[in-house]
Amino acid sequence: MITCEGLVKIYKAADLEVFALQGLDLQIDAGELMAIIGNSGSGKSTLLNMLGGLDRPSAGRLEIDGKNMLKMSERDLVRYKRESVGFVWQNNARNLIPYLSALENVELPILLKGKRKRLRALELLEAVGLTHRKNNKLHQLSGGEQQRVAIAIALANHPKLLLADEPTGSVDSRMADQILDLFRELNRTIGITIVIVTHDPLLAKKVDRVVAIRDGKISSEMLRRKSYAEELAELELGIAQAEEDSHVEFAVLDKAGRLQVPAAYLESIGVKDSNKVKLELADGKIVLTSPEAPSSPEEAS
Ligand SMILES: Nc1ncnc2c1ncn2[C@@H]1O[C@H](COP(=O)(O)OP(=O)(O)OP(=O)(O)O)[C@@H](O)[C@H]1O
Repeated sequence: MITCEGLVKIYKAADLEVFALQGLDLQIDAGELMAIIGNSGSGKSTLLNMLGGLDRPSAGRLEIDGKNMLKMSERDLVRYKRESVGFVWQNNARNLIPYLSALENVELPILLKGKRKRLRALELLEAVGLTHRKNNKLHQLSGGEQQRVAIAIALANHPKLLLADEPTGSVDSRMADQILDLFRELNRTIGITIVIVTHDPLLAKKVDRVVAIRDGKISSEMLRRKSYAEELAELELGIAQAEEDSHVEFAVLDKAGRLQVPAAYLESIGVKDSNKVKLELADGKIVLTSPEAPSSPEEAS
């Protein structure tokens, strides 16, 4: 569904150039529900903006649903934003109208007319579990309920891709769980591809794939050992699993064979201020050690 290859985004501010994405490679399959995590300034929002067609990459390859996003005309880009992608932001309530009801807010962006518009809005409110609150004015809804209205709106025009930037950033952890459950439900029932950008490691633990981004590049990837659904089923049966065992972490290897090793791993083998590590093949494994470390057992003795 989405292919990013060597994706670069450079922001030019006055005489300064900021490399927000520095040759990012990422593949997202249709129907995936995945999260992108990373520190502030790592390039998460920049990537989401590229995926949403809100901004264009400076270089590299970005293909979404068979469309080349670098070459797309302005007209096609507008159509893409309107028809193929839905957005959920952290403070969605800002974009909703407080004195309109939940139903009226959802009706606003729907491209249909009359009765069909009303029916579609009711269908969307049902999909996000808000039928019972449809006639409440927006300001009478909780933060989590307002976020559900926003999700309904994001789905209004049947997008294939839903992009969520810190969707649980301003709600408490119980609401955050409910919103994530809703994403999972929508992903399962309508098969929509969902990409969530978050700081929240707990939220990231609840999806099957988490990609970590550092300095505008993918640094590592965590894949769930079992699907979240399988894990929930096991929890219900009382076969609880240790949290830290839920994902396997992979370092990302690029086409040139370059690998980013987490700083904590390097520090643990005594590599801190050096730009070299010793690389050896031993028993079918690639072993990284500090440059000062002895190379082999013989040398060590
Ligand atoms: N419009 C812009 N003009 C100039 N620089 C920008 C612009 N947008 C982002 N940047 C810079 O690009 C880098 C990546 O920013 P980005 O917002 O993508 O990070 P982020 O990971 O989403 O951070 P946060 O979690 O704080 O939102 C940062 O150094 C940021 O200052």
